[in-house]
Amino acid sequence: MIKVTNLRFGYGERGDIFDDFSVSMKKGEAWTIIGPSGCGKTTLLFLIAGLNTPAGGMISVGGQKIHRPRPRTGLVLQDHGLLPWATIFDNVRLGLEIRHFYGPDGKHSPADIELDQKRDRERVAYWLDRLNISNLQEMYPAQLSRGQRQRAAIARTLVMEPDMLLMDEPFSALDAPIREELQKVMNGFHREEGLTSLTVTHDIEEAVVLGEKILVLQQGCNVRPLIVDNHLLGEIDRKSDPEFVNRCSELRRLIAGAGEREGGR
Ligand SMILES: Nc1ncnc2c1ncn2[C@@H]1O[C@H](COP(=O)(O)OP(=O)(O)OP(=O)(O)O)[C@@H](O)[C@H]1O
Repeated sequence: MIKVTNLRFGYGERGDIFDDFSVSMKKGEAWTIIGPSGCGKTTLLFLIAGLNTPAGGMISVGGQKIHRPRPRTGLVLQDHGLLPWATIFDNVRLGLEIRHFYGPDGKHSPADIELDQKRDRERVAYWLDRLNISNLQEMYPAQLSRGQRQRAAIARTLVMEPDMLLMDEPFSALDAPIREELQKVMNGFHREEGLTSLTVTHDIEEAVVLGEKILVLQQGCNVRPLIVDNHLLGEIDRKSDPEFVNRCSELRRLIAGAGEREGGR
């Protein structure tokens, strides 16, 4: 589904963050990315989203080379990005409205979608219900808690029926119980919808709960990907089991090691 091949990327004179870096993610897999601050997690996510352009190598999604954002990629960021003057219902419907504006041009919207206002309203209602915020649909973002706003942001992305979901620190601003609840919601979507997902997180436990594959990036220049296979995906209620605790310790060691290797290769 996602193929990063011999990627090279850096910001100006600060040196490359990725060089000859390759990684493949299969359709339906849930991945998380962790690593020391500034190692390039968001940069990689934005490259896959088509918001950054590789200096070398190639990124493809579903067999198509990425050189701009693709309409079937869903992106959830930390700061919600809701329109303050629009109700939650209208915020969640926003992307569908934009699709109506452009039509199925294959650029802003998938070329094969059918535009149907009635169906759109049903889909908005469906996702508001799935995220448990139907009762808030006539309210404005400022009237909601952070967790509720983040649910609205997730609903707004899922209503577009993405085939791939990219999330950058989606729950980091939330209190632990709400974060865990939303992690469960995301595990449910992964199980039921077979959604391919890639989540950047600082939170080691979250990386274990949301990723069946965990990509550990390093400070300096990333050349070879360090990937941890993780069968504890979704095991949010086993956080105190020795196996879960050991997996977190292993990841902490890898991140510390990754930090020490500053300078790359
Ligand atoms: N637009 C930009 N222009 C110049 N440098 C940038 C830009 N965006 C990021 N960087 C630099 O690139 C490096 C990687 O940044 P990135 O945001 O990808 O790291 P990160 O691993 O997501 O960090 P954090 O965990 O702190 O969010 C950092 O050194 C950062 O300062």
